[in-house]
Amino acid sequence: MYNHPSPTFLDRGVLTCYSLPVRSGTFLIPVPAPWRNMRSSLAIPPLTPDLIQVLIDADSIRRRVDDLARQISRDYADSPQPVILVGVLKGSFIFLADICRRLDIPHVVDFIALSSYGLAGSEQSGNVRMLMDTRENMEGRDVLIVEDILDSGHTLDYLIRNFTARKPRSVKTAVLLDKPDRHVIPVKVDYLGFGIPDVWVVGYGLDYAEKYRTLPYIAEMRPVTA
Ligand SMILES: O=P(O)(O)OC[C@H]1O[C@H](OP(=O)(O)OP(=O)(O)O)[C@H](O)[C@@H]1O
Ligand code: HPA
Repeated sequence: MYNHPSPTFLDRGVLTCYSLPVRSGTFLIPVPAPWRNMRSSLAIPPLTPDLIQVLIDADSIRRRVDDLARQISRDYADSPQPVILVGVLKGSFIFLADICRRLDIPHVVDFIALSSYGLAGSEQSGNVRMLMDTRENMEGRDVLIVEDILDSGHTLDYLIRNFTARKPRSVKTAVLLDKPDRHVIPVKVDYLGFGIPDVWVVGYGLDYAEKYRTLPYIAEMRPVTA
C-alpha cells in the first residue's frame, strides 16, 4: 500500500512552516517569505461578468474526487502491474493531478494530446486527430483514461478504440463531468464525477478560449453572443 506523507501548513506566529510527517516525528520546514501570504492567494476568485454561477464548488469537487479515488483504488487493488493513468490534455490536468495523489495503488501517469478538425464554436466535429501520443507501452496493462468532460463522446470513443488496439489488459474511463444531453456517440464511463446540464462550463481544468482553466470551482459561462 502507498502511504504518501501529507504536509500541512502551520502558522507559528512570525514563521510559517511546512509540516512534513516522517518516520521519526515531524520535520518543520520554514516557508520562504513570498509564500507566507499563501492564505490570501488561496482565496476563492470571485465570479467575473462572463460567469453566471458556480455549478460545483471546490469542496464538493474534492469530496467527489476522494470517493472516485477510493473506488478506483479498490477496483485495481489486484492489478498485476502499475495502472497507467492517461490524462487527456489539456482539460484533465487538474483532475488527474488531484485523483492520482489520492490513489493508494501503484500507478504511472501519462498524457495524450488531441485536436478536432472543423471546430465550429463549441461544437466537436468528430474528426479527432492525435497531436501527442502516450509514452507507456500499454500491452497487457490496465489503462485508465482520465477526462475532464464527456460532451459529444467523440474524444473518448476515439481513445477507447485507439487504446484497445494496443492490446492492454483493460481500458476504463474516469470522467469528472458528463453532459448526457449532448451525447452523439454512446461511451461507457466507469467512474463519473457529476452529471451536468447542457451549458458551457469552465474551471478546474476546463476553459473557454484558454481562459478560466485554473479556477478552483466549476462555473457556468454566460453564452457568448457574436
Ligand atoms: O466529448 P467530446 O465532444 O469529444 O468533448 C470532450 C473533449 O472536449 C474538450 O477538449 P478540447 O478539445 O476543448 O481541448 P482542451 O482539453 O485542451 O480544452 C474536453 O477537454 C474533452 O477532451
Ligand atoms: N467546457 C469546456 N470544454 C468543453 C466543454 C465545456 O462545457 N464541453 C466540451 N468541452
